Amino acid sequence: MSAQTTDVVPARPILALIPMVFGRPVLAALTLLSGLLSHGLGVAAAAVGAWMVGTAITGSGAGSLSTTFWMLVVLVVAAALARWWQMWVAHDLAYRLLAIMRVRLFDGLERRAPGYLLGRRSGDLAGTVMADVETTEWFYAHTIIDYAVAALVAVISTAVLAVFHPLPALVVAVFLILLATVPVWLARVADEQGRKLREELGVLGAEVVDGVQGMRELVTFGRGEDYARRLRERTRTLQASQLAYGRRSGVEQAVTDGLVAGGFTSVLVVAAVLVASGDVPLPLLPAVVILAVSAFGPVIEVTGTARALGQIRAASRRIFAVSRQRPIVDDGDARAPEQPLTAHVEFRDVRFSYSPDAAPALDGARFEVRPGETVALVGHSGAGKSTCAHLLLRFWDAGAGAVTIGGRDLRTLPQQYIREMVAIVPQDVYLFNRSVKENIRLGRPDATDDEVVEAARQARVDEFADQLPDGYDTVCGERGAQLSGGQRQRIAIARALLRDCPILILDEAVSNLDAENEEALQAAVRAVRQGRTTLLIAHRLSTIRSADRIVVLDRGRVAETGSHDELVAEGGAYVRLLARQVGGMVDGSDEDEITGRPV
Ligand SMILES: Nc1ncnc2c1ncn2[C@@H]1O[C@H](COP(=O)(O)OP(=O)(O)OP(=O)(O)O)[C@@H](O)[C@H]1O
Repeated sequence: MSAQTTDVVPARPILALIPMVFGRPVLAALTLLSGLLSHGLGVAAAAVGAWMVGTAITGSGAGSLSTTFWMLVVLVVAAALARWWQMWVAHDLAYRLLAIMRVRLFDGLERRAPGYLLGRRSGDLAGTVMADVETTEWFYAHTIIDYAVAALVAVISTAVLAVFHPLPALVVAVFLILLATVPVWLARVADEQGRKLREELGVLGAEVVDGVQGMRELVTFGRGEDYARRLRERTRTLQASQLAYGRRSGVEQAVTDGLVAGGFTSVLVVAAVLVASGDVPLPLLPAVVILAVSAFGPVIEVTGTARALGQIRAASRRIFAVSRQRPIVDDGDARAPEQPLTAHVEFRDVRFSYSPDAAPALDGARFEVRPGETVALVGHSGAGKSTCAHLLLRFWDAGAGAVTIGGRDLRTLPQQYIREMVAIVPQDVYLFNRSVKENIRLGRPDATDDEVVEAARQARVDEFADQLPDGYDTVCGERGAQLSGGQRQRIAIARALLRDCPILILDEAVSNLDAENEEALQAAVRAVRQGRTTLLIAHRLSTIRSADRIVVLDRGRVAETGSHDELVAEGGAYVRLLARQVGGMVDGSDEDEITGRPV
């Protein structure tokens, strides 16, 4: 099986956003109620105002004007309060849904990592989790329920208008329908522009993150100006997309304004003609006008947010492209074993490629690591060593053959179970911008301080932690920037010690360390290997020689297996590898030890 994945974006991504609202039924109902109240009270206030004007025109009922005035005051205040309440609950609903969406997205990313993440840019993904999700706030706070309110208020106002006379009601209905269709006319263009705009934003975000992370390299090689030029170009492209979006949005606004003005004028003309012909009594004219305004009001409001639909659609498409991505590895009906498995690892004729059109990274690899044994995996760059580690962690599944632990095919074991069996000390250790102690505790969050300190002592972290400004509470800096490579690896070893898994993958750092760091790291490695089945991706001769057995990988296959002395005696792939690759990493004294001849 390859690592290819498929995007599963719904055909109508905006509609797919709706079900989340049903997860908060009370808040959704309150938003709807507050919207109806706010618009209803507004219409009532306007109707009472219209009645007052009508009464003033005819001069009838002057005695009741003061009561009506106070009624109007109460209605206006109540409408304002209802509006405030509507904004509150609508945003409460929206921000709760946004928070849920972000957590789900992050959970999804975690389940799909690292296979899925390798193919995506972190800045772009961060853009989806933050900015794209934020864009849906328009939808949840200002669109979905507002649409329902606008439709209800428009229908009710038009129906009441029809009671006075059907003609103005018909005019209002025609213009309302035309108004509601404006976003539809330009939907395709809006969609395409929205997609481009969100993508450009994602790319720019990714470029910025890339540049910030690689700032040291940019400065070292004097490429800062190149990077700035690249950003300027990207910004210009984004600006062009924003302008195009703004222009189309402006056209929508102009058409909407035109239709609203046309609608009002037409209603006024029709009402005036009806009053002149005596079909509608003069005192009812203000009420007719007010009802027409009431029907248009909420619709005008939603056409404002409808102009953002292009971006909302594009943002939701990007969100679903992440959240509905099928996991590269699926637990399916995998079950944890009833009895603990022995820590015996086997690669049984494993074939694997990262994508269907890529050459196999493993091409029938066959070897084992017996319980408690340390096997060093060596080979040229690209031979498939890290791929073995990825498959043993079940980041990907073998295409053919099988990787087994205690005789069980990993595909039949839940990923969570495998994570409890296998720990890794990677070459490029990632440290979070938290304290040394917290970074070690990542291995087992419920570990006590004493356990953390004991793991740190065994991994020789104490030797440098004591000299840090705040000891174990010193913050490591982003990616552990304030520590050396060897120190970071020792923290990773402490994590693994704390995790206490029976199987360990140790990916040795390639970089050279000073003698003191090297000695401390080797001591930490010895501590963590103790009693564990260890697969050692080794680069240093001293480490390779410390293994019980050595497996030489060559283009995804096992070329040789044996102890250092056996393989040296054979004089095959291992010796050639040492001569060409490892020899460069060991000091002169080691070179002679290998074969007794110069390498
Ligand atoms: N995520 C990936 N996507 C696609 N191809 C990959 C990926 N990771 C590795 N490969 C390819 O798979 C092959 C084996 O790579 P792998 O990283 O396992 O080699 P390696 O022996 O660990 O090399 P090195 O010592 O340089 O780390 C290489 O051809 C590599 O280009």
